[in-house]
Amino acid sequence: MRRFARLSVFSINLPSWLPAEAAQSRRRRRGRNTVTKAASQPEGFRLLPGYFSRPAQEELLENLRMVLVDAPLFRPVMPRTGKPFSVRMSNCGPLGWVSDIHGYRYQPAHPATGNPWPAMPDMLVKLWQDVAPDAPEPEACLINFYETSAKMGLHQDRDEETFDTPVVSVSLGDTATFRIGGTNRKDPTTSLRLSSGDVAVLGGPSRLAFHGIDRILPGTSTLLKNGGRINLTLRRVTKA
Ligand SMILES: O=C(O)CCC(=O)C(=O)O
Ligand SMILES: [Fe+2]
Repeated sequence: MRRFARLSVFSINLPSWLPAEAAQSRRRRRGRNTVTKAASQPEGFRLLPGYFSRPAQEELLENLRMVLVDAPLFRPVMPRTGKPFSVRMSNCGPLGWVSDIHGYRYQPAHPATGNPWPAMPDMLVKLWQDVAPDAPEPEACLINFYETSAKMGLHQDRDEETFDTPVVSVSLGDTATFRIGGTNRKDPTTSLRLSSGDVAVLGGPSRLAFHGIDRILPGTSTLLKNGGRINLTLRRVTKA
């Protein structure tokens, strides 16, 4: 009995004697994702856990508060249907991503105020230079704010003119369950957690991988006073 109990604990790590297919159907029956990260993350995807220390996260947040004074969060709507997003957004840098009834696009001004987007904080430019040293400078930083009920459906980032440079993503606040698959919507996906201070890089083949946010885990960070999550995505938009 004791032996059996032990075995069932270790079996989560897919024992080598279990054929791969049997292991997969066990995983399905268990209803949880026990695929190891290394085995199933797409090529070119990098997770840098805890890239920003807590003091650095606080400094970045302070920078973002100033950005949001000039460029307040707005709630975009889906093209055609006009259905509101569950996240609110803003941008900094020369270009900002927007979505409205006419479509998705990058533009140099805030859709409500008409003002140019505020400059990208130096900390973000430095991050880009650190993780994408060969890339031309970033042009857009999309700021997504997730209340705890917000999510983001599976999508590709493909509104840019170039996919040669990575998308660099920063998570702040509550942990999120991030799903990432391949370049076809139907490719298998894997799920991982993005915590406050983590940086994820979608480069190489993973630049066009489908990805999304399934869920925010409330109460997992004390960074944002009222909870929720901020995600920043830095991108090159035009060809250098
Ligand atoms: O919130 C995230 O981690 C992902 C955001 C995202 O995929 C996007 O803004 O395109
Ligand atoms: Fe995305």
